[in-house]
Amino acid sequence: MDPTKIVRRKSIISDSKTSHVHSHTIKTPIGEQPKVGVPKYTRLSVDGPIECDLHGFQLLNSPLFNKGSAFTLEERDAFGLTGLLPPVVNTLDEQVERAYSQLHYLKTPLARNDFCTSMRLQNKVLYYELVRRHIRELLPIVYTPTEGDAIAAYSNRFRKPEGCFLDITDPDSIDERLAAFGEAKDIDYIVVSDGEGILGIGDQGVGGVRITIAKAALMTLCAGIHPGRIMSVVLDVGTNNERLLKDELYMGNRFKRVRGAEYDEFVDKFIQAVKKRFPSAVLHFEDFGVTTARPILERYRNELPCFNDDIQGTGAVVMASMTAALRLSGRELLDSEILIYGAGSAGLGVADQVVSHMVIHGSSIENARTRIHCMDRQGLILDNMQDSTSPAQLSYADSADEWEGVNTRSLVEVIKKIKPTVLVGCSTQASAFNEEVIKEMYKHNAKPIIFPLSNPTRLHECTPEDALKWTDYNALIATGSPFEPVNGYVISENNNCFTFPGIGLGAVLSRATKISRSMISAAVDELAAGSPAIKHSKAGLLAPLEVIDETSAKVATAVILKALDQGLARVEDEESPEGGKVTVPRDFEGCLKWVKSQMWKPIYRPMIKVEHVDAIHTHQY
Ligand SMILES: NC(=O)c1ccc[n+]([C@@H]2O[C@H](COP(=O)([O-])OP(=O)(O)OC[C@H]3O[C@@H](n4cnc5c(N)ncnc54)[C@H](O)[C@@H]3O)[C@@H](O)[C@H]2O)c1
Ligand SMILES: O=C(O)C[C@H](O)C(=O)O
Ligand SMILES: [Mn+2]
Repeated sequence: MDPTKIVRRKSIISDSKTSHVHSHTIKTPIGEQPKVGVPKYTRLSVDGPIECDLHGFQLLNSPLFNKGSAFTLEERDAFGLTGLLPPVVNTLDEQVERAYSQLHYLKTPLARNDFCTSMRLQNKVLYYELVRRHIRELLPIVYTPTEGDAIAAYSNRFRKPEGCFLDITDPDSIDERLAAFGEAKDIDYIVVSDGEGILGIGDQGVGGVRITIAKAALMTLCAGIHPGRIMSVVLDVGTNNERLLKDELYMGNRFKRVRGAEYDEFVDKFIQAVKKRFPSAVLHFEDFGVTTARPILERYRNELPCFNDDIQGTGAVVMASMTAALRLSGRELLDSEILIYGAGSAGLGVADQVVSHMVIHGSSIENARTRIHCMDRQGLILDNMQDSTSPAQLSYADSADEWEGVNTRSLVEVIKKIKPTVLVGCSTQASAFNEEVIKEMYKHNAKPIIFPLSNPTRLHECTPEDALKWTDYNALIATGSPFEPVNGYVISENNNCFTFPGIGLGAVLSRATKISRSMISAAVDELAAGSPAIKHSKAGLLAPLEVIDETSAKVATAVILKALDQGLARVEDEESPEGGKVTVPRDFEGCLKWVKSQMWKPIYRPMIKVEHVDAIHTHQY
């Protein structure tokens, strides 16, 4: 960059004594702020230079702005960094290479996870570029499955806080705690958990904050949500995890989970505070417990743009893989029988999504429901189990009369009678799909569709290798965690990371008033349409991780077009950052191009020193 430019701009700003003067045009994407009035994050524009009033150590310690050894000589001069850095100026490529080789000195996945966490807290651009370039290798480090171990060890490995901590003993402070992250137009996306149902490892108390951080990081990595406009929140309502309650280092509230009215009021206060403080933010619920996830979603789904990732994100990715697998096996969705093993948040989310999809494709709700069969701890869910099952489970109950004399606790016996086309595992029961089970599926299907989804890896109901071996390599498999290919068959990860980023981005960019079932179905169809297995049977049911940003952009486009179609989008009521109203192209390709132009990318942008930017300096800086 031409150093004189910096000086000139600097003098313009300091002469005017205001932060609102721009001597250049910064193109701000929709996720960021208009120039005047709410200047907050304008300096983080995607295309233009960043205005920054930080200096010296303050700047080096601000992960959103820090470039480390990549600060140019002119920037070092302007920002008081010259004596704080060795003389060589590195490129981002060189930094990524160095970081990647440092990572490889570390031998365990958890040590690598720690390294990546530090990197995220030091330099966001470098972190996201490092993970993006090595996504297949590093996603399992920063996300499922390693993140599960990091969560379980949260209080022991803790170094630096990330996220927002809301405490049930102090409900009146919710707004004050959220305020540290900004005001109305500062936040696009919030991930929240109460830590009760983390992956398949259950109650992790305050450590659940890390799943919200991991999911938020994926929103940036896979969907280009600006890393400074996203928030991770944990609701600390206690924990029932005895190990944590006894652990001297445990950092959360050391009492049993608060339940009932007090819990509901706390959640409600949080929701109302979000609606007031961040009215355009999309809220993502993650890893709530099996008894709270669904009621919370039902209570708020029409009140603000929100979705539950375990229910809807999982339902959507499974439905998309199922669509692709059915096509490969020559079966029709409406003629299929689906057996869901483990009818908790994820299992019932899958069931709901299948019903919703069947209805969209011409079935009645009643007929669709009879095609779905659920098993849980008590065996097959039957209509005489009112006392032991939830209303949501009961809506998929089979008739007890028809099952008289059959051992409905035995998965094999249930498969014998139903002859399901698809078997989905969300039970957290490792090895539940044993050889007998898989072979029984194979008896009834030339290409059985088998999705063991329980995370982390060790809890999968079967391994892809076994399922393929036991079916002479005919099973169509997708898993919950990453697996290596088996005999040339790519194993798709049926993880909700293929859906929540695109659904979330679509809801953010359309400024959706709510996230409707049709918006989620549009995401499913788009994801299924991109299945590589349709062209090559060994290629995997979902598009590969390497193109996940492209996949998310397409999913977001489908979601936006549906939101506009249903009158649920507010984006065209808004002022565009360049002035005038925003107009979203209605054709898919045009809209996709617009979506991509809004996505944040991990590149270094030139930085301009200004005296003062009227923006809050949250921890995120
Ligand atoms: N791949 C993905 O994207 C994805 C998404 C969400 C959840 N998951 C995984 O799915 C699993 C379940 O998650 P969840 O959020 O639904 O949890 P959950 O606790 O809501 O559901 C688990 C269900 O399994 C049932 N179960 C327990 N033991 C059983 C048994 N022996 N037989 C049958 N059912 C049994 C439980 O009663 C419960 O209803 C976890 O391992 C989670 O990591 C994967
Ligand atoms: O976090 C994941 O990897 C997927 C899912 O949300 C889960 O809870 O297992
Ligand atoms: Mn989850």
